[in-house]
Amino acid sequence: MTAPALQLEDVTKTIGGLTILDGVPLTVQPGERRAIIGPNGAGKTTLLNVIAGFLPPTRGRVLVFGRDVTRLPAHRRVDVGLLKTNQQPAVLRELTALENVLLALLRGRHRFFGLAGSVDRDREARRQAMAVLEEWDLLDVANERVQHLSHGYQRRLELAARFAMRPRLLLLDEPAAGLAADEIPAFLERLQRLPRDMTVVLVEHSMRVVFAFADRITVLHHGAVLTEGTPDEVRQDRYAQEAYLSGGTRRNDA
Ligand SMILES: Nc1ncnc2c1ncn2[C@@H]1O[C@H](COP(=O)(O)OP(=O)(O)OP(=O)(O)O)[C@@H](O)[C@H]1O
Repeated sequence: MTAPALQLEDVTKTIGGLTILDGVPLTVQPGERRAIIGPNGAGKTTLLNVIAGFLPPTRGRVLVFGRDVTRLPAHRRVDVGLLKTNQQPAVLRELTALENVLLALLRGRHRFFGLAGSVDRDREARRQAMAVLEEWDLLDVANERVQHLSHGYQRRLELAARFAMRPRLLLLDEPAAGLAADEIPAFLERLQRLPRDMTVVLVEHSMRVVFAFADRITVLHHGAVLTEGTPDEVRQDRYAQEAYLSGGTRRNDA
């Protein structure tokens, strides 16, 4: 049997006596698109940071493709194919869009190293970087410095660069935050085009993105799993409705 892409067992995080995550279980199958939703302060970002290795859990285990990574630091989790995007796009602002993607390619699981000469290697890296930029509709800004790009472009470039690293498990922390309403459909369409051999875990307040993108949804409330199911099941779940979907908490349905 294939191991789940991500498995959390009893993940608990306390900070200064406060329980922020309270025994969270989670199983995400390979290729699945899973959304994690919940009110402000539910613990979603903390959970992603524990999965990515930026925060150690107080208790519990994190397994990625069957491997226990609980004690691995974030940079070592990249080696098992795990990558996370940030709420603020993590791009190098002084570099161009092309240079950002080139760097990502060189850090990712690519095969330039077998190529004979460095000229061939550089040419191949550049060819692949341009292909990634084209795929993400970024060719027109390939040689622009990132600091001159709009937030929407920076967001797309961050995803393109992460994509170029060919993660097997991609964690997206509020990718639609800061996008204008008219940018969301194209952005959603790009997310939907991510290859199915890439498992995606998404934290997002835009219910439009969540319900269109996710195969399954986990609702987090006060650091614990309130409910989990398909988009239809969660939409009809009374507890999810009360805690989040029709409550007075912040949502972004743009
Ligand atoms: N380092 C910390 N020290 C103390 N409390 C923290 C720390 N980090 C997070 N918290 C608290 O833990 C709770 C969960 O925070 P978290 O950012 O994970 O929630 P969230 O669900 O991502 O919220 P949002 O939707 O607003 O981003 C909040 O009450 C927050 O104030």
